[in-house]
Amino acid sequence: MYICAQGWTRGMKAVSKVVDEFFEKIIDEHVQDARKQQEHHKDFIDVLLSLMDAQQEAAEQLSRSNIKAIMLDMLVGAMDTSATAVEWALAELYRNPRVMKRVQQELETVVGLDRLVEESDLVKLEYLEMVVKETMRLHPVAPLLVPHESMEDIKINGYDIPKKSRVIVNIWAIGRDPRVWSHNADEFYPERFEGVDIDVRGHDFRLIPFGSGRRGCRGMQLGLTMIRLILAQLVHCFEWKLPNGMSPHDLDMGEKFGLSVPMANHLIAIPNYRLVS
Ligand code: HEM
Repeated sequence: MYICAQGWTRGMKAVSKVVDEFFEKIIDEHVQDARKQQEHHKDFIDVLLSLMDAQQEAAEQLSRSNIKAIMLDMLVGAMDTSATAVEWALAELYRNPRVMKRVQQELETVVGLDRLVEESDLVKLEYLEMVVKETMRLHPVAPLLVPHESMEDIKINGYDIPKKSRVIVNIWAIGRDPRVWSHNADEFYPERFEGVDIDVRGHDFRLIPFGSGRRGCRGMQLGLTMIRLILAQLVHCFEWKLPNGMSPHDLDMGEKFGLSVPMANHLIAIPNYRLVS
C-alpha cells in the first residue's frame, strides 16, 4: 500500500473536484442557453458542444470529459503566461526610461490622450510590438518550451538524435546568444527589430516564445493580443513610479525557475493617472 505522507494525493483530489465542478457549471450554462435558443455569440464551448452532438453516432466521440480536459488545457496555458510577460515588459520599461518614453510618444501620436487604447489600434503601434518581441527574447515565459519527442532518427549539427528522444529546446539561451543577436544580446534594445523580418509566430527559429509547428501554442494570437493591449493601456493611462524613491537600477530582475519563469520578486509600482479626463 502507498501512503502519501504529505497528503498531496488528497490535496490534488480536492483541487480536481473544485475545478471539475467549475467546468461542469460552465458547460451546463452553455447547454441551457443553447436549449433556450437564446441569441448569443457562439464561443469556444458552444463549438465543442455542437461537435459532441454532431458526433453522437461516430466511433470516436468527443465526450464531456474531453471538453473539460480541453478547457483545463486552455486555462492552464492562458493564466500565468500573459501576466508574466506583461510584468517582465513593465520591469524592462522601468529600467529603460528612454524606451518607456518612446512607447508613450507612439501612444500619444496614434491614440492621443483623450481616449483609451483599443484592440483596433494595436496594428499601428509598431514600436510597442518591438518592445513585446524584445521582452519575449530576453524573458521567454516558457524558457525550455515543453518537452518534445523526436519521431524519427535525425542528425542535427553533427549530433545523432535517435527516434523517441526527449528533446528540450533552450529558447532562453538562444535569446541571449551573441552569435544570434550580436554583442548587445544582453541589452534590452527593441530597435534591433526595426526593419528586420523576425516574428514570434514560429517561422523564425531565432525567436520562438510560443514554440513552433503543430505542437506550438494554441493560444498565441489571444496571448499576443492580451499582452499588447494590457501593456499599452497600462503605459498609456498611467505614469508609473517605483516605491520609496527606489531607483530603476535597484529593481530585482531575478527569475523564479519553473515550467514558466516569472519574476522572483513581483514588481511593485505606483500609478499616476495621465489621460486628459
Ligand atoms: C504570453 C502568452 C503565451 C505564451 C508565451 C505561451 C507559450 C507556449 C509555449 C512555449 C507552448 C509550448 C510550445 C512548444 O513546446 O512547442 C505553449 C503551448 C500551449 N499553449 Fe500557450 N502560451 C501563451 C498563451 C496561451 C493562451 C492564451 C492559451 C489558451 C487560450 C494557450 C494555450 C496553449 C496550449 C493549449 C498549448 C499546448 C499545445 C499542444 O501541446 O499542442 N497559451 N504555449
